[in-house]
Amino acid sequence: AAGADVVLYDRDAEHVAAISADGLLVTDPEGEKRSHLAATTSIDAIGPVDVAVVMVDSNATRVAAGALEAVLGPDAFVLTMQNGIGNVEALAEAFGADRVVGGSTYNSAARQAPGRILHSNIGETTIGELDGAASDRVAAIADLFRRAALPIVVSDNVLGVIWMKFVLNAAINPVCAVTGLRPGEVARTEPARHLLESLLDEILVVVAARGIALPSVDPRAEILDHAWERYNRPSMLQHVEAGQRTEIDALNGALLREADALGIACPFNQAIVLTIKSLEARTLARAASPDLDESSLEAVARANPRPAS
Ligand SMILES: NC(=O)C1=CN([C@@H]2O[C@H](COP(=O)(O)OP(=O)(O)OC[C@H]3O[C@@H](n4cnc5c(N)ncnc54)[C@H](OP(=O)(O)O)[C@@H]3O)[C@@H](O)[C@H]2O)C=CC1
Ligand SMILES: CC(C)(CO)C(=O)C(=O)O
Repeated sequence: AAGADVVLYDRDAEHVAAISADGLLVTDPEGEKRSHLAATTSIDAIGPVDVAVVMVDSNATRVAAGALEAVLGPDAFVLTMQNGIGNVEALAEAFGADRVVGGSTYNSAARQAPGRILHSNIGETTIGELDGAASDRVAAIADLFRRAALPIVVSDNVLGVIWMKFVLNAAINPVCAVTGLRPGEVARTEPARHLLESLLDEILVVVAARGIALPSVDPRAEILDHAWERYNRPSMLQHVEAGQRTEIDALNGALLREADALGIACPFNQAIVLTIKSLEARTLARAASPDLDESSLEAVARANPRPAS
């Protein structure tokens, strides 16, 4: 609808086959829309492109950057609207900072079936040059979004916008993931709210020490208001419930790396990272031995004494 040539790349062959056969069916609060777009599992079949929008899981950003190298045209750039910290940095390392445009989005979407996407919340998207300058290429992408009826803002502080969403995701998502509570329930459940506020306060100390200008006069209140008002299933809760790897390394894991460099202790964030990583390990352990045989495992354990720690 926006008049651009778009090619979708996904490594899921079933999803790509469904899109190629019947188009991509997107259901949003306004209804259903089927778009007939080119889709492929073979990145070599694409390109050269003017813009590559990177929206893989943040654990895969470096791998995706490696694959994209051959696809970018001479003046091409990459746009990321992924959650977390480290995606812009990984892409800038791969392509040079001048070939990266940053962004963040409050749209929510999930794949329902091959070729079918539920766009559950139409939220605002923000993009901008990393150095805050105005540019024709960012204006052109913003124009494309608007022509496709997606709300978008161009910011001169896109890194602050990315960090603001990072703070929100790092404070709320892991609490929902470990408790199974929705954000609004966390906000109204004293121990869970205490955990959320403790994570948030540590995060805000690191953000301030890092000198990040968050685009909010009161980020603490804004994030607590967000939790109070929302009953969605944050992505980390969805990932834990589906037995998938989470984005903890780009959220509270990234926070710990920043805190470490600044010499700031973040015990609540450290504990939540260990907890989420333990839940991820549980998924792998249960996949390896779905029928856990307690007595034979204990016999093997007794026969192999615990290594000295
Ligand atoms: N969904 C949402 O509502 C929102 C998501 N975001 C952010 O956008 C990003 C994507 O989110 P979402 O789509 O929900 O995440 P999903 O986990 O649903 O999808 C991630 C995609 O990345 C693919 N992928 C993973 N590893 C690789 C790889 N090595 N090479 C190629 N593709 C790979 C996955 O493929 P496979 O399935 O085969 O593993 C999958 O198609 C994340 O950073 C997320 O935080 C931001 C705002 C909202
Ligand atoms: C939907 C939203 C904004 C917050 O819950 C999100 O980014 C996520 O779930 O990771």
